[in-house]
Amino acid sequence: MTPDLMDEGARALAAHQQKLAAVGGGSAWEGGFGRPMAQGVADFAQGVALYVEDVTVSFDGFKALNALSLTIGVGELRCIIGPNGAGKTTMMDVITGKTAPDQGKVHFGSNIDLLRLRENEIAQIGIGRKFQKPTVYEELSVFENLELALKADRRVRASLFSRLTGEQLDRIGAMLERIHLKPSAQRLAGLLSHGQKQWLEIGMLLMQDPKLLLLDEPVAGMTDEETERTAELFLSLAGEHSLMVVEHDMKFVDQLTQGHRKVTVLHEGHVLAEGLLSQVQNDDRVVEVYLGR
Ligand SMILES: Nc1ncnc2c1ncn2[C@@H]1O[C@H](COP(=O)(O)OP(=O)(O)OP(=O)(O)O)[C@@H](O)[C@H]1O
Repeated sequence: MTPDLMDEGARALAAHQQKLAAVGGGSAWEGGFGRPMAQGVADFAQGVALYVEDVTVSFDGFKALNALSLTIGVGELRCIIGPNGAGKTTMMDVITGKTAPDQGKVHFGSNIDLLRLRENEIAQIGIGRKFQKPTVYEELSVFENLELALKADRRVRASLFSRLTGEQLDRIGAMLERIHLKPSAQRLAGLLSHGQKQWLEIGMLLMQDPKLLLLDEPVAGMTDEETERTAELFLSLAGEHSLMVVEHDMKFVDQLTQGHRKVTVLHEGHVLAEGLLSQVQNDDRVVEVYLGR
């Protein structure tokens, strides 16, 4: 390579890194930089990924969560359904450290008390959260978004300014395939469809290899085809990760549960029913407060 070409390459690399650094310092993506090192490693030997017991959250005397208890197994894909105001978002806020409960226990694995950790520490130990609205860096390419997410993971000890290793390039390549965005790798994220932005953000979360993923209405606003591909993606993640999916779209819930996975119905801050979709759909109490509406 001639010195000119080497200079050009170095300039392009520096410009690329500055571009990532410019957005990396911001707060557009909650899994971003400035997180502390891991606080601990969860023990999943008992087969439990998340343990919520008797959790109550009050807002000015109103109980958004009322003695809520539920357990998510390691590798389980659990759909949570329930009417507006049932407490689904508040439950995710408690798990991710955004809201402190008045009482109760929330454990990650058998050993980590999540109520003692801050929001950023909870993200660091392997709990990823996807909000309903997609949050990606619109001014960066799809590839750069995944690169940023990878480098934000302190465990890989990559600085924003280090070149990607072959292994990291392979990981990004595999993720692009997994989230159906390989042909769009160099497109600006801002130009993607709503569904593609959702997949990209899920891919960004996955770059940090979370053990538990909380997903809030992930297919709201997606086309039927995008919804179906999202179901395939989540099914491919189950086993490897534990997933909690809050969703109102019953067709999607049916695609995810495949006739054999449990769903949990929340109502007025506690579990109204739990079982196969076909069972809860025939539960008079569930029909009355939710499905029959
Ligand atoms: N910060 C708050 N202050 C006061 N009340 C709140 C607050 N956050 C939630 N609530 C109330 O708590 C209840 C549960 O709300 P939450 O958002 O958790 O329900 P949800 O099941 O996620 O509903 P949706 O399906 O509409 O998203 C609602 O009645 C809501 O108005």
